[in-house]
Amino acid sequence: MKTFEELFAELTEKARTRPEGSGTVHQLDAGVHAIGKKVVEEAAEVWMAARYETNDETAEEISQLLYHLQVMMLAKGISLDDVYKHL
Ligand SMILES: N=c1c2ncn([C@@H]3O[C@H](COP(=O)(O)OP(=O)(O)OP(=O)(O)O)[C@@H](O)[C@H]3O)c2ncn1[C@@H]1O[C@H](COP(=O)(O)O)[C@@H](O)[C@H]1O
Repeated sequence: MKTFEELFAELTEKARTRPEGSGTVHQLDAGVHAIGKKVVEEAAEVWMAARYETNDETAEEISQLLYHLQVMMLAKGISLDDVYKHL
């Protein structure tokens, strides 16, 4: 189990070191347009899970949405503080 901040630190390191086989590196290379499509896809999956599936399944979809939002943050050079200052 990891926190939002721990995942962001892990993904930041993946982006820096670009390890072989990293899905995050693959997504970053695909670019902002492709990452945006994943964000929208995962948001829709959250919506459908919340409507028709269990809370556990919905929580899993939410975790995937949070992951893709973090990939978008990395692609754009947006930090956690850049986001938190708006909360
Ligand atoms: N938390 C996640 C995470 N959540 C979602 N995803 C990706 O998002 C996809 C969402 O899954 P779906 O069920 O929607 O599957 P899908 O649409 O068939 O997936 P694709 O065909 O689009 O890959 C997954 O296949 C993963 O590619 C994630 N990929 C990685 N992480 C974590 O990120 C870290 C770095 O991962 P790597 O860069 O792959 O090493 C690790 O700690 C991972 O656990």
